[in-house]
Amino acid sequence: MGLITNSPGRTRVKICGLKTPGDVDAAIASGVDALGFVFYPPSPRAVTPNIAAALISRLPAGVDAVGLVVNATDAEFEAIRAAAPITLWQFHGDESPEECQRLAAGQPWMKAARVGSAFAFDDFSLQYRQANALLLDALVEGYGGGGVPFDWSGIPQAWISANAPRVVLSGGLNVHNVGEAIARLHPCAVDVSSGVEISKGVKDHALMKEFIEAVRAADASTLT
Ligand SMILES: O=C(O)c1ccccc1NCC(=O)[C@H](O)[C@H](O)COP(=O)(O)O
Repeated sequence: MGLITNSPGRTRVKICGLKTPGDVDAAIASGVDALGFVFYPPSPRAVTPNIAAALISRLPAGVDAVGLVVNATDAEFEAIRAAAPITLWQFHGDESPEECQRLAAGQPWMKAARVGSAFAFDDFSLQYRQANALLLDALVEGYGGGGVPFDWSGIPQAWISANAPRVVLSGGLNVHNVGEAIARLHPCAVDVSSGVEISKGVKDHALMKEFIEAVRAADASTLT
């Protein structure tokens, strides 16, 4: 189905930071819509382009391979693109709209917002209006993957009533809070890393399954 397909009533799920074939296979078996591969070397979840290519070869059609970069150079970005069949780019650093558009070169892309207090949501949306989606994440050290939520109450009501077709909610989600997030915010997709892990980069297969079950349960209760 892919991550950005807007289909009201079915919240898409991205699981990020996978490093092993076993974790990839378990996520696919749980019904994930997208898998994120971190190309940011300081992260304990980082993979090389060649490792990512091998992992992506296990994905069935319809599951997005999300390439996550943080202020990558042109050479770094092109090395990823040459090796790994990424279907959706996630710019998680300080990239300008122009840089994102140029690097994506016609492929779909998301811009991550690192939401601190008084974040200017509408300014961000206008600035990155060419993005296929806006991934709302918490403001944490190390750019992302922090395992902590941001204050959802700052998200403009207009984003929510429009069923937020471009909003991917991220940051500290887990089996205990994702249902509330969907009921309150109706994002087109949710994104999780820490909340389904044993340790950074090591996924808990049962937690991945439970997380997706919690999303499906939330979708079912919002339809009734
Ligand atoms: O996951 C990382 O290690 C990471 C490092 C640097 C930039 C971004 C990173 N992850 C981005 C993601 O899309 C995560 O899924 C997102 O930040 C949510 O993470 P978590 O709060 O752990 O669920």
